[in-house]
Amino acid sequence: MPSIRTNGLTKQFGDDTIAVDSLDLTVESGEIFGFLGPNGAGKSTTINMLLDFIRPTDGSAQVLGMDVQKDTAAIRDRIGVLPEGYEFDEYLTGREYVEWTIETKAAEDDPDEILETVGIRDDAARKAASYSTGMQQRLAFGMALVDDPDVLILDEPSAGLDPNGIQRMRSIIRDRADDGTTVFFSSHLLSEVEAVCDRVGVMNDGQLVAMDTIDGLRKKAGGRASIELKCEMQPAAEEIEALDAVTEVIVEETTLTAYCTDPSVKADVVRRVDEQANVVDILVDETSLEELFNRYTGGGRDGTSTEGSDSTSREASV
Ligand SMILES: Nc1ncnc2c1ncn2[C@@H]1O[C@H](COP(=O)(O)OP(=O)(O)OP(=O)(O)O)[C@@H](O)[C@H]1O
Repeated sequence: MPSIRTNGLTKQFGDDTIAVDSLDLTVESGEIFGFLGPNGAGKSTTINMLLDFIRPTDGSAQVLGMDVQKDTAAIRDRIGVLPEGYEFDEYLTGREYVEWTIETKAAEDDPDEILETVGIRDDAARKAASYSTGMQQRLAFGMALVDDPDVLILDEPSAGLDPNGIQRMRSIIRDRADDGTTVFFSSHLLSEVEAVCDRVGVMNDGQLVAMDTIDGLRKKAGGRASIELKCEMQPAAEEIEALDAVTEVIVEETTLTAYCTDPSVKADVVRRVDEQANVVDILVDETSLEELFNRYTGGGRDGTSTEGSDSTSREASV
C-alpha cells in the first residue's frame, strides 16, 4: 500500500492562481521522496492539503490508506510533520516543547534523546523563541520525530540549517527510512534531493512535470554525463567516439573529455583510453542537477528557480 497517494489533487486560490493542478502522486512505503520545485511551484500547498490544513478545490488524497479529510486525527497519530515557518512562543523551553509533543501524542520518547539527536540538548533549558533560526528548525524537526512516525512530512527541512545541521538531518532521515519510515520532503535545494532521495517529483507552476529517480530523470531529460581523463600521452579520439552513447570527444594535449548520454558507458571509456594512453587521473563531471532542474522547470513561475539554491555545480552534481 502506498504511504501517500493523491488523485487529481487541485487547489485554486481566487480566480487566477491554480497553486496545484490535478496532481497524481504515489509515494511507496519506506521511500524517501523528494518533492522538488522552485519557489511558488505548489509544494507547500500540496503538503498543506495532505495535512488537511487547507482543503482542495478538487481531487483527493490518502495518507497511509486513509482519506486526509475524513481521517485527519487517525493520520496525525501516525505522522510527524515539520511545517514551513514554524513559530515558537516565548513561554516554553526547547525541552518543554519536546515534552509537550510527547504528551500530546501520548508517546513514550525520552525528550533528552530527541534533543540529543537533533543536536540542541545543551540548549534545552533555553526558551525556544530565543533560539537561532537553525536551532528552531532542529527543534521543530525533533518534534516531528516524536513517537517514531510511520510517515515524516517535512517542508523545506534544511531551511536555516548550517552544514552540520544539514548533515545531521540527512543522516536522521536515512536512519528513519532504514527503519521503515516513509519520508516525504519538499525542497528547492537540488543537492539535498540528490543526497537523500530514492525518488523525486518535480513540481513547476502547480504541475508535476516529472517523477522518477535522479538517474531516470537525467536520462529522460537527455542530460549528458561527462568524464575527463588525464593521460601519460596524447589519446586518440576516434576509438572513443565510436562507442555507443558517446556523443562527443575532445582531446587537448594529454587530456580527453568524453560526453555520453548513458553514464554507464564511462567505465568503457576509461578502459579504452587507458589501453591507448595510460590514464593517470580521472575527473568526473556529470550533468548537474541544476541544469536538469532548469530544464524541467524552465526557471519557475518567475524565472528565478534556482536563485538562493545550493547550486554550485560540484555540490549539485550527480
Ligand atoms: N493562501 C494563499 N492565497 C493565495 N495564493 C496562495 C496561497 N498560498 C499559496 N498561494 C499561491 O500558490 C502558489 C504556490 O505556492 P506554494 O507556497 O505552494 O509554493 P511552494 O512550492 O511551496 O513555494 P516555496 O518554495 O516558495 O515555499 C503561489 O503562486 C502562491 O502565491
